[in-house]
Order: sequence, then structure tokens, then C-alpha cells
Amino acid sequence: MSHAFLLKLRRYYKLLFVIVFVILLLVIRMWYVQQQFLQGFKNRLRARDNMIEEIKDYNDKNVQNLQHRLPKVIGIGVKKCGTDGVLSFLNHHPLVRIPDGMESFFFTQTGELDLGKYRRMMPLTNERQVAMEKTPIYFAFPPGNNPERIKSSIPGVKLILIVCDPTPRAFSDYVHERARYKLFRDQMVAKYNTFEQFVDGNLPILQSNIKDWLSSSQHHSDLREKFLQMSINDSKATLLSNGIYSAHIQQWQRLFNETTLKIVDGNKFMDDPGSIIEELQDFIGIPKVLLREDFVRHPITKYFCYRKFTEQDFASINTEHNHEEEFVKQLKCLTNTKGRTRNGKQKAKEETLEKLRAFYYPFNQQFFKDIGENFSWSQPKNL
Ligand SMILES: Nc1ncnc2c1ncn2[C@@H]1O[C@H](COP(=O)(O)OS(=O)(=O)O)[C@@H](OP(=O)(O)O)[C@H]1O
Repeated sequence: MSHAFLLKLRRYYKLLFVIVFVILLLVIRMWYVQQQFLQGFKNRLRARDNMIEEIKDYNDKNVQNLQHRLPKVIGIGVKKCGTDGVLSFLNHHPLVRIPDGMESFFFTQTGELDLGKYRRMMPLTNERQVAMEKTPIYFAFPPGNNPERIKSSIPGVKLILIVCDPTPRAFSDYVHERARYKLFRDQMVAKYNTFEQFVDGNLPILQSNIKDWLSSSQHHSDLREKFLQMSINDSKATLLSNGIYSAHIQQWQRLFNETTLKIVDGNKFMDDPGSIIEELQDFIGIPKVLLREDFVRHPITKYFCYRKFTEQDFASINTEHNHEEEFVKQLKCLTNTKGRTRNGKQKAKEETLEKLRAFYYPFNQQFFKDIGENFSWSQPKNL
């Protein structure tokens, strides 16, 4: 071997040594960052557990202060956008109480309101706890002065509005109504056997009415009164008109601002309920004890369910335990009347969905302008 070759080899060894050393440093650094992250996360879990203990302790010590109180938070809609999910998930919080059946329909009645009756409909709460109900039709339903009536009845109330892509919402509403109400089903079956027939029969009427109404209006919200009248005369029309959020939003925004009205994207809630639930705890003003990690997909239905994440879960964090029976048993999911359409089990025809996308598009755009935020909902192909 020549001397020059040996020199070259030595230089390469040096280089190799430097490379190995740098890689080692990087691995150690990554391990350190990961440990820091895990420690931070463990601290977060411990802080959460301490908060839960403190709240439970307070609840136990204040049993004698339990009373029926007016709700501090009301879910005002929108139907079929995840209203049950929001309340059911928040109900895992020890400071949240919801009435049986969740929906009171209290503000849908006409005439004088009996707040004592409303109070009695609410679950028992102590001073710190938050009674919460939802009635999804409030957002767009007669008697039409719901914002005023709610505000004057409970001046400090906070509202949660969950809205979603109106096209799949309309299909979900149709499937839901057909499954639930015999009267509606009979009415529907008599004339429209399928969603496609329903849309073909009703969309042109709605489109032509809106065209007339809009010709003399300044803003989509001017349509609200017309929709209210229309829904009294023809309740099935609401299946399509309920997705026109721009007709109603301004009425609520006049009386409620971002500290009292939280607008949630229902499509985001479907995909990542945990981060929405974290935001909602801040909005309501309760300690954040429900964490993003507590929401996991059911291995079969693929819908998110609640399961409190614990320190023991770190041990199995990388193992595939989704199909373990034990894991599934721990999941607290929504009732099986939820999740009929969004996982694709029942589908509407693409052509019909496209008609709806085109119909809703301008209303969605106006709604986004009104709330100052864009949601990524489906758009018509030919814009
Ligand atoms: N985690 C989870 N599990 C199951 N279902 C979920 C969930 N998150 C959102 N959703 C969707 O919520 C839809 C029902 O919405 P609502 O609860 O507002 O319906 S209702 O107005 O109270 O009838 C329901 O619509 P359908 O799929 O058409 O049944 C669901 O898709």
C-alpha cells in the first residue's frame, strides 16, 4: 500500500468519525427534546388531575347549595351539525351539567315565558357549575325573536353556534327526519321517495322564492322573516332553508359578540373534536380538564368518542391497541342515532349534491363575510 493511499484513508476515517459524532449528537438532542415533551405532557396531565380533584372536592362540599338554575350556556344550533356531540362531550366536565334529553325548546313557545318553569327543567347545580342546554332549531326557527328573548331572559348567557357544510347537512336532516317522524315520513313517502326526488321537488321552489325576495332586499338577513313564514306554512322546506346561515346570523350578532357567541365549524368538530372542546372550555370560562388527547376514534364506526387519557397510556402509546375489546369498552361515544350519514354509510347522488353546493355557495360566502372567517366547506365544481 502506498503512503499516499494510507494518508487518504486516515483523512476519510477522520471525516467518518466527525459524521458519526454529529449523528450521535443529533440523536441525543432528539431524545432529549422528546423527553422534555413527554415530561411537559405528563405535567399537563397531572395538573389536569389536580384540577379535577379540586372541583370534585368543591362539588362534594357544596351539595347543600344545589339548586335549579337558569342555563349559563345555550347551544342554539344548527341541527345536524354536531350539537349533541358538543354537549355530550362537554358533559364529561365536572363543572358542566346538562338536562336529560338536552333539548328544552323553551324559547320556541309563543306568549309569555315562565322562567320558573325553565329553571326547573335544568339539572341541579352548585354556584360554580354551569347548566347547559341546546335546542338546535333556535338559530333559524319561529317565533323569530329568539335572540331578544334569550338575551332579556338571561342577560349574561353565552351561546354556542355550531354550523357545518350545508350540503351534507341537508342530506343528514332528510335521513334523520325520515327515520324519526312518522308524520313527516308519510308526507315524504307520498311524494318524494328519495333525497334526490325531494331536492328536485323543493329546491326550484325555494330558489325562485329567494330570487323574488332578494330582488327587493339589501342583505341575505332580510330573508329571515320570509323563511320564518315559509317554515310555518311548509315545515319540510326548512330541510333546505336551514342551511342558509346568512339569513340568520346578523340577528344574533346584533346582541351577542365574540365573548358571548362562539361560532364553531362543525366539519372541524367532526375531524378534531378535542381542540374544539378545549376552545369551548376557555369560552365558557371553566378550567380546561378535557384535553385534545381524550378524544379518540372508535375503531369500527370511525367517529370520535371520549376516553380520558392517563399516564399509563404512555406505555402503550406506540402499540396498536385499537382493536382490543377492553379499549373499545372504555370509549364513551354518542348514541347510535348519531353518525348515520357522515361516515358514508348512506350516500346521496353526486349530481344532487352538486346542485346543492351551487345553491348554497353565495350564502356561505356571505356568512363567512359576516363572521369574518372562512371554513373549508365543499364548493361547486364550476365556480
Ligand atoms: N363524534 C361523533 N359521533 C357521532 N356523530 C357525530 C360525531 N361528531 C359529529 N357527529 C355528527 O353529528 C350529526 C348529528 O348532529 P346533531 O347532534 O346536531 O343532530 S340533531 O340536530 O341533534 O339531531 C351526525 O350526523 P349523521 O351522520 O347524519 O347522523 C354525525 O355525523
